[in-house]
Amino acid sequence: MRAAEQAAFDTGVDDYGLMETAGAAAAEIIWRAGHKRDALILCGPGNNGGDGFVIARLLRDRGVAVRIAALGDSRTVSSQRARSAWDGPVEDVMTAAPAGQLVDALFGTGLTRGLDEAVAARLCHLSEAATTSHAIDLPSGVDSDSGALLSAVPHFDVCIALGAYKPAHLLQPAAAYMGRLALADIGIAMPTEVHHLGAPALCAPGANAHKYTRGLVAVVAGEMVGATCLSAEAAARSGAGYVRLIADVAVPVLSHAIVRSASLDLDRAKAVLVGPGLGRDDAAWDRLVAVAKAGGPFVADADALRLFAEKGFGDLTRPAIMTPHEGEFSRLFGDLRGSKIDRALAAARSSGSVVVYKGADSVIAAPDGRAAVASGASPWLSTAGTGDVLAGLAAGRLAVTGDPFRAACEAVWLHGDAARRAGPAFVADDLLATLPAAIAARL
Ligand SMILES: NC(=O)C1=CN([C@@H]2O[C@H](COP(=O)(O)OP(=O)(O)OC[C@H]3O[C@@H](n4cnc5c(N)ncnc54)[C@H](OP(=O)(O)O)[C@@H]3O)[C@@H](O)[C@H]2O)[C@@H](O)CC1
Ligand SMILES: [K+]
Repeated sequence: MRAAEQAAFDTGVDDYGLMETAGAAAAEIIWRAGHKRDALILCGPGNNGGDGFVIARLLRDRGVAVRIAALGDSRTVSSQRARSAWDGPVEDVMTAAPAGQLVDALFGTGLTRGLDEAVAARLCHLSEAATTSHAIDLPSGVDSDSGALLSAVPHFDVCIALGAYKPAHLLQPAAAYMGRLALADIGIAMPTEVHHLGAPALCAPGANAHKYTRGLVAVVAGEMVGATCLSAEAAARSGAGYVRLIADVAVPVLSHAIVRSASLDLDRAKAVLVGPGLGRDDAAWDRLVAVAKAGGPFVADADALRLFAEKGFGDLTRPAIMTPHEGEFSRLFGDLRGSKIDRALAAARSSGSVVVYKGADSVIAAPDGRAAVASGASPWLSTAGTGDVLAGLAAGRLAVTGDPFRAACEAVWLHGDAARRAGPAFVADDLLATLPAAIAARL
């Protein structure tokens, strides 16, 4: 964001002009949500506070009863200019009475440490006392680059991101404190390869499609056939044309359309899934090595990740996609530095695989530096078996598209949408029933 801002200044945009643009965009969003409901705007010492003064002036011009409470003096040239354009009274944050709308313009991207305890408590009190609360750019107290909370932060109804989403808008724990995100366009182009995961555009099979052109997925079973079944069933509902289950024992409860093979038959497979239910003994490692040595694109999840963490990748073909949760990620890649986005990108670069770093904020990272962040996943996904469904979907979409990053993004989106459709308290098996509707919605 700082680089983009500088690029705009280099083309002649002036600091204060940008603040007026940002303030106007934010005021418009607040106006649409609250109309003439009275507002208290909290203004900090930097440019975030300057935005607050602009917002206050513009809302007052529209007839809103606006009060401003500041935290000390304005310290930047632009914020001083915005403050001098406000001819109303300025109250003290610590003593100002609440209003129907609370607008937090205390700190944005310039926050360097947590708020003083008394100021944070005051912010929480004023926010709770308001009917609606808006954070300008970021809730004051969250670290923009990592999403960490540096001091107590209230829950905001809306966070108005200026110009672009920052990591904190999408990463936990900060993202949980923003009920809704609104992106205010301030005319700055963001040169970034990191995006908020958007809904994919999927294609229906062509008129001449057959099961092999639509993609054959081989799913390798192991000790715990239940997990493998969930993956295979998800792959069968992912849009792929054919699912072959590699299992040397009879497997119960399975769609008749899924064909079982007792040997490791990867013939015509466009993607292989290995890991869910694989086991961790020598036989499991042998199966994993055989898949990697076959050289085709494969998705590694669960036990396959555990085995790779224990034994290393050696000179084996790396998975096209890996889907670790937090524990699996740190076992595989150790303690990496930076935000979850930074860590996922470092892992993708070092492994040469697309990494789906799962969680309430899943990050999908490619070795070439692209990344997508999926936030707002259903908290009901935190139940056994949902990872197996995701892995099956990832393998299925890999067989359909042949593109690991695209496949991983599509899989995470469809998984999240299937969960939304399943509602609360579902079991992983229920996602299988909602997947076709999730796919239909993206055709
Ligand atoms: N980028 C863009 O394109 C645009 C950006 N715009 C806006 O600018 C915002 C960034 O502005 P900014 O850089 O002035 O930082 P900001 O968050 O206001 O605070 C910095 C001040 O706070 C202080 N301080 C820090 N932590 C503190 C603490 N815990 N407790 C107490 N004090 C603390 C720190 O001083 P320090 O004490 O650290 O020396 C400094 O004085 C951005 O979020 C957006 O709203 C728009 O106007 C236009 C387009
Ligand atoms: K703020």
